[in-house]
Amino acid sequence: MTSAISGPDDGSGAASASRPLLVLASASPRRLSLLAQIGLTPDRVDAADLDETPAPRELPLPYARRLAVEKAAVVAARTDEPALILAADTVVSMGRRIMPKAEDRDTARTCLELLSGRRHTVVTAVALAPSGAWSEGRRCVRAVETTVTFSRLTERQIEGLLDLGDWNGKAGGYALQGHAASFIRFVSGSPSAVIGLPLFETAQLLRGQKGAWLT
Ligand SMILES: Cc1cn([C@H]2C[C@H](O)[C@@H](COP(=O)(O)OP(=O)(O)OP(=O)(O)O)O2)c(=O)[nH]c1=O
Repeated sequence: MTSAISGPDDGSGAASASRPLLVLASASPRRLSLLAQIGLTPDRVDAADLDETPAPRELPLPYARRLAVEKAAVVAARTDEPALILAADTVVSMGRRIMPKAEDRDTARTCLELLSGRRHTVVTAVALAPSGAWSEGRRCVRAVETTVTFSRLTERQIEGLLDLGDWNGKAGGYALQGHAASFIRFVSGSPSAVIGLPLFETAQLLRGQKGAWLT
């Protein structure tokens, strides 16, 4: 794959002197399509697959930052070519309480019951890390906080959302880009960050790199 805006010069997928590879360290199809929205297709996708257990008493924002930085670092360490690694992490929280990523229906139900009729916070951190072979790249990270308010959900509405299934693999057990949108009264911050990647901040970080992926 090559970048839709400006990929490696010879079209072979190999890094050129002026354009290191852009590697997305994520298994999330949302992150891939969010990058496509701003005209970027990574040269490679290489998911980091870390243990994402929060440390004891870890707060949502530092937790998201730590995971994004670790995901980028793990993939940077195993990339031999000149490359810039992009990773992100999305955390849904209420106060200090970090909500799980819903991998089963019961977890998603517990999340939706908690979120019903309340305001919560979504933090997404995005991190960039150069591979060892690209000395001009710079490590950086940004965390973006967004407030989301759900209307009050009846038991029937919660079961209806659960039947639709798009909570699977989502932090907090819902997808703003999916069926839950009909119950979301208010979003203050970055909608793209809620879905997995804050596009404005990601673009700013990429523009700050020597690779010139974005103008
Ligand atoms: C709140 C919310 C989360 N999500 C998704 C974004 C992330 O993919 C996921 C949070 O889990 P993450 O651990 O951030 O990401 P991931 O496990 O999907 O992928 P990887 O770690 O390989 O990068 O929840 C939505 O798609 N919509 C939403 O409204």
